[in-house]
Amino acid sequence: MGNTLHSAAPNVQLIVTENTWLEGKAIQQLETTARLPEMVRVVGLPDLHPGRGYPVGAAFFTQSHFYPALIGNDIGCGMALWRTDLTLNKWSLDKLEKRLGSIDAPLEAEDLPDDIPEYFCHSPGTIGGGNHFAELQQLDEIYQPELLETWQLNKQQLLLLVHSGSRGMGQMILEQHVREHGHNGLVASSPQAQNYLQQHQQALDYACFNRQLIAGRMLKRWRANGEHLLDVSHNLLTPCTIGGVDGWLHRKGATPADQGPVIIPGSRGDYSYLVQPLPSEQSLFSLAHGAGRKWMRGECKERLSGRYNAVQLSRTALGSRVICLDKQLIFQEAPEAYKPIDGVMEAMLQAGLIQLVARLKPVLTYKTRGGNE
Ligand SMILES: Nc1nc2c(ncn2[C@@H]2O[C@H](COP(=O)(O)O)[C@@H](O)[C@H]2O)c(=O)[nH]1
Ligand SMILES: [Mn+2]
Repeated sequence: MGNTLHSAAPNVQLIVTENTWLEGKAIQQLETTARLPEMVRVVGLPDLHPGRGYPVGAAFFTQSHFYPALIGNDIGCGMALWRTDLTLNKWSLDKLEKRLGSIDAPLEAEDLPDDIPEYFCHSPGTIGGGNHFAELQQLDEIYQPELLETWQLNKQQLLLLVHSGSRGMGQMILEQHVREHGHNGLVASSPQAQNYLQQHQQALDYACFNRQLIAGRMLKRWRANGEHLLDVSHNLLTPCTIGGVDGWLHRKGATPADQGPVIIPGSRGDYSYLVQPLPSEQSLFSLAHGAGRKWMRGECKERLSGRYNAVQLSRTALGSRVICLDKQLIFQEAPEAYKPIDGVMEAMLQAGLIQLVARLKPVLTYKTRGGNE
């Protein structure tokens, strides 16, 4: 692994190249977090960026204690991918957009299976705000055909990528934890820790189920079929052994490298990559979960409004289309607000953490039909 850097703190490593865009604030947050009691090792991935108190794009390994506040409020947020039988030969972007309509309103009880747990009830079938999205994508470059043959993928068929989390459920769990314990960690063997782990598992299950609801309702609108290919969460806590030590692996915007193929998205105007992880203890069995933000939400409109209006932002340089009637959000989520994905991939390739399988390009990105000045 030729490409990791130790930061000023001995237990902090960064997976970067000399070209990786890293904000000082993110490194500061990483080093502060590395000083928490019982923290053994911390890894900053190439999509590292500042978060609310703790950085995003990082993995943290602790012994005997764990920190729910580090996982944050969107427990179980992740990426799920479907092969569809939609093709651009038969479907124009206009038709795809029109048939989809709005999927902003939660599904009604009669649209949900009867036998689901009662906690599967937080705005079911909705994506949520911020950088959550659902996107049709198309295979653009193939590097390793074997996996694509197994999945029966070809360049004609569109893929559906859904990025969403546990909606209000994760927020509720985090708020309860902070009310009772502040940002302190929990002793892993304590009843309080067991209670958190149970709630955390419910949130992981709900987030995964909700991604299926989202894909299901979209495919239904297009009268299309979908084959589920993968579902990988990037905000989660797992028991893990690192260097012979049993402990707890916190992933905050970090994609597991030990669960098979994963997708690493760029932005609505950049490529996404399907990759085969090469699991490595050195990276705490984790990969970047995206490109990572470059600009703060609050600065995007000011930086971009002289160059583009909201209508122009609904088309991208890759020829794709964006459904986002929220005029603040469409600026906040502009491709320019994110790091270029190729630099992120390069850092992981140089570190020997991934093999590229395919490059995908966006076709139609759904954010919201809700208007907001
Ligand atoms: N293909 C797309 N990728 C996107 C879009 N919006 C954001 N992103 C990428 O996803 C990650 C998710 O970050 P998270 O911290 O919210 O989990 C982000 O870093 C971007 O790289 C999009 O519309 N399409
Ligand atoms: Mn996420």
